[in-house]
Amino acid sequence: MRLGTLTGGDAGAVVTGFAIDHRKVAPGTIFGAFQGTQVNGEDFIPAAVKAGAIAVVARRGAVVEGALHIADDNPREKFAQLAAQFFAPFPGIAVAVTGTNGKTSVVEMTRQLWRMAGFHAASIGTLGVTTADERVSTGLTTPDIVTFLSNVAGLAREGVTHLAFEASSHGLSQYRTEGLPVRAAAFTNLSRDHLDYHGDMAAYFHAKLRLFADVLDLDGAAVVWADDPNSPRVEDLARARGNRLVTVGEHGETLRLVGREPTLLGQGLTIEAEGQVYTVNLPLIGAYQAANALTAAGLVIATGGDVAATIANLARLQPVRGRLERAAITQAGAPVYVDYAHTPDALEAAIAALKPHTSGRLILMFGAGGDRDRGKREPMGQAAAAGADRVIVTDDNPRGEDPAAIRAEILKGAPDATEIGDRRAAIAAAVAMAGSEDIVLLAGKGHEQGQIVGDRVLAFDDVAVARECAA
Ligand SMILES: CC(=O)N[C@H]1[C@@H](OP(=O)(O)OP(=O)(O)OC[C@H]2O[C@@H](n3ccc(=O)[nH]c3=O)[C@H](O)[C@@H]2O)O[C@H](CO)[C@@H](O)[C@@H]1O[C@H](C)C(=O)N[C@@H](C)C(=O)N[C@H](CCC(=O)O)C(=O)O
Ligand SMILES: Nc1ncnc2c1ncn2[C@@H]1O[C@H](COP(=O)(O)OP(=O)(O)OP(=O)(O)O)[C@@H](O)[C@H]1O
Ligand SMILES: N[C@H](CCC[C@H](N)C(=O)O)C(=O)O
Ligand SMILES: [Mg+2]
Repeated sequence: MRLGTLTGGDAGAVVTGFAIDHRKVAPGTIFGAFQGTQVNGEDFIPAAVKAGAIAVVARRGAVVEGALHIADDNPREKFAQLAAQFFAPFPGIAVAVTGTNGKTSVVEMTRQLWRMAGFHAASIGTLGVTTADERVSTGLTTPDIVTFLSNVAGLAREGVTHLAFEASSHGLSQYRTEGLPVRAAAFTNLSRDHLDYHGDMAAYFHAKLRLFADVLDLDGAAVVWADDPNSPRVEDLARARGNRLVTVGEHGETLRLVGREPTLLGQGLTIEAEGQVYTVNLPLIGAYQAANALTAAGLVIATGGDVAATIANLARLQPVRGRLERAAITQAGAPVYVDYAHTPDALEAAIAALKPHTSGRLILMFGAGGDRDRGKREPMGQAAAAGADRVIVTDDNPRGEDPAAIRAEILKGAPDATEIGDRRAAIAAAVAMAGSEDIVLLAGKGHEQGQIVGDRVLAFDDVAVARECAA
């Protein structure tokens, strides 16, 4: 592709790639110079040009010498649009999911439902890039725009026609997942998280709403979990913009959840759709997993899926890695569940999911990540103290913070909890404490394979440690 094709000018230089990190610039690259949270990417423009950048997308005020300056008030957005032209074609149907909790689960379930319908489907999110054949981790929920678009294009080359991806609030506010047509966008819920980055709830919600205000195709569908107090805002936005609206949940109109009966290993759902009543046995426990399954079904239906077949396929959903995953049974006979709850609302949801399944005590072990929203720690403690019968506060990923200080902030909300910093010792204690009627819930790290301490990642897997402790 020639530079002029992208910029509308007559520049004939051949574009060889895109980069947002000057260390990845090669001759022929278009470099995106963005002002970040850590450093100002504009400082690296001279180095990028030296390395062979032929054009630089940057603010009007930035100084670019020796390469074409593609100036824009919103360089991240401009860069995404140009890079998308370079990387296209993409899978014919792409859908995006935002919300505080449930994104990973919804994209994974959407992928599974599409596959059951016979499509070559993939998902991108916290679990990495997942297809029917493999899963490759990317490290972030929403990788940087270059990685994202090149992955999406790679999937299309492999024959993937249907893609579901997570649009995190960080990703949305940094235009990390832009450029490709989005046929449907889903909203799961909004509760406290990431206020270290966004400042307040209004700014956090605003970042998420970008998916519906800017990213979703004008003739695409908005799929909304209708039972969240914030859902009407999303619905109003979709109506005002003329998007098709697909609502799911007890207050939903497209898929109305009229009954939910927990069973031993799952739940029976009664769903009203298009004037018909359907019943299906979802093989996953917890109201939150039913919500995510219905949202996924909404996305599939919004992109042309058959209503009856999609609802019937819910009976064949496989568990999502690290989300209420049953890791082990203790010697006393207590099941040990691993879940990725790392917000107050998610802890509440995970506790509520397990409560109907225990006749004894719910023993909860969790911590909170360092260098992340500090204000959620005390409410996480409160949610734990209110819902669980025994609470152990331990370390999650301390990152650059003092782990004892993180625990102390959680303990303000759960003063009666036991404090065991070492996560392995805490898991061992929870397992040892459980009697035959009890349930153990290990929350916060889900599928994660490492514990981030300082700038080191130490191998750690809650599921594996639970199995060792229960053996
Ligand atoms: C706070 C945050 O979101 N940071 C992300 C963001 O960084 P930034 O734009 O602030 O970048 P910066 O480090 O200040 O650098 C500015 C610019 O200079 C460039 N640069 C920098 C150094 C250099 O030597 N040369 C150079 O060119 C950088 O590539 C960047 O474009 O863009 C980077 C590249 O895309 C990301 O790697 C980085 O993620 C950091 C590592 C991170 O921890 N992010 C977490 C908080 C995150 O994004 N999490 C969400 C999860 C949310 C959820 O699921 O709940 C996610 O989507 O994964
Ligand atoms: N619909 C929901 N309502 C409330 N809590 C939920 C919901 N879905 C998931 N959770 C809780 O949030 C945890 C994380 O779920 P999931 O990974 O699907 O969300 P996510 O939005 O992708 O999270 P992240 O922001 O870390 O990527 C689950 O383990 C569960 O505890
Ligand atoms: N996507 C979330 C994951 C948090 C998981 C938890 N284990 C932690 O480290 O806080 C984040 O980056 O905030
Ligand atoms: Mg996720």
